[in-house]
Amino acid sequence: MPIALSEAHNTDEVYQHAASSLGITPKQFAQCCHVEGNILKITLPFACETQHGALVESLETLGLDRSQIELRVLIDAKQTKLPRLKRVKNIIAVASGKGGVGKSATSVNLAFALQAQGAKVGLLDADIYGPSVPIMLGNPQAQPQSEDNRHMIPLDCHGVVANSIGYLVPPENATIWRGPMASKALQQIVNETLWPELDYLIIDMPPGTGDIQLTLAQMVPLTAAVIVTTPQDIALADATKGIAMFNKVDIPVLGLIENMSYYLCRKCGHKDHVFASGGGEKLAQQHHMNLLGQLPLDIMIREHADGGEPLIISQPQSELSNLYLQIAMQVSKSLAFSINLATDNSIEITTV
Ligand SMILES: Nc1ncnc2c1ncn2[C@@H]1O[C@H](COP(=O)(O)OP(=O)(O)OP(=O)(O)O)[C@@H](O)[C@H]1O
Repeated sequence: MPIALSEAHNTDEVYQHAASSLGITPKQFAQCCHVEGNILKITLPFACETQHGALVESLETLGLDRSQIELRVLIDAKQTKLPRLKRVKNIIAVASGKGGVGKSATSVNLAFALQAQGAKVGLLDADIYGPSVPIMLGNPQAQPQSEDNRHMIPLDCHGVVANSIGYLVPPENATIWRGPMASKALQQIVNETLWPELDYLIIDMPPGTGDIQLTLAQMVPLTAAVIVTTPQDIALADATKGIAMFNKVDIPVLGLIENMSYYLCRKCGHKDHVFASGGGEKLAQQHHMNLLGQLPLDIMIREHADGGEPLIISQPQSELSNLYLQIAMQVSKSLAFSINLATDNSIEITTV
């Protein structure tokens, strides 16, 4: 027999207990709740399916019955400087100042991890001179179809929809494009893809902080950016340039993901900081932003990425997948709580 919500506990205690299971403040949790009769209705604004069980359990330990808890997730569209893309609530750019730090592998795994956390996700490979998303998704020969010869239907890969310049032109063609031509191609691919309803569109940005990256940041309605870096000084210096670039165009940076943070020997368990240690944390502190997560240098990440078998799909229970799931939740959470709602939250914008 369910107990009365009001009698059993004061709501402060409920909020405090539940908030800690989600890693948010009681005040943030309180904003997600309202009590209707004897039911606690919770609407979470971020993707965290892996935590739903813990949340319900934490409420049950306080004496609430499962039938008294109504839980749903509703990811809002957040404000952008440019009009939003039709059907796409939020666009998150994954960028790195330096090449080769694992930006594409992180983008792909982040996309699948957000999906596993319950979000609808798309992936756009904007790395025009070195598109690696088709390989990492395991469909390099695929081509987006078109029903009207103008718009492209993105490719579906285990539920994540994707488009890339790599599906459209042979790699040797794109490498000789000059800046304006590359920017135009990117603009086309962003605007002429028929994205379905998405909570997040992840953009794998080209490496660096030159003209093409700046143009992209100015012409695509980005909601926020995430910076991928490795911990050594030379990468951090470039990551700083990346942060500065987004600051310049007023795009909020949600935080840093430190990739290749350490190497853990599978045989003896010894941890080696191949590319130095503590760099990501220091940079995050300097810029007052979150360190969203740290990923090891691990052969499984490379094998799954380069072999076109997304880690979270083929090894969902692995420790590495769990790291990506935690990072995805951090990204989704920090977007939910740090950026204002779009004024047109419920309306769809630019026509395609
Ligand atoms: N944490 C990791 N552990 C092991 N290998 C990794 C890790 N992250 C990425 N890699 C591998 O390192 C290589 C470079 O990664 P990736 O292509 O993602 O880098 P990038 O920053 O996008 O590069 P580019 O500058 O060319 O766009 C790939 O072979 C990838 O599978």
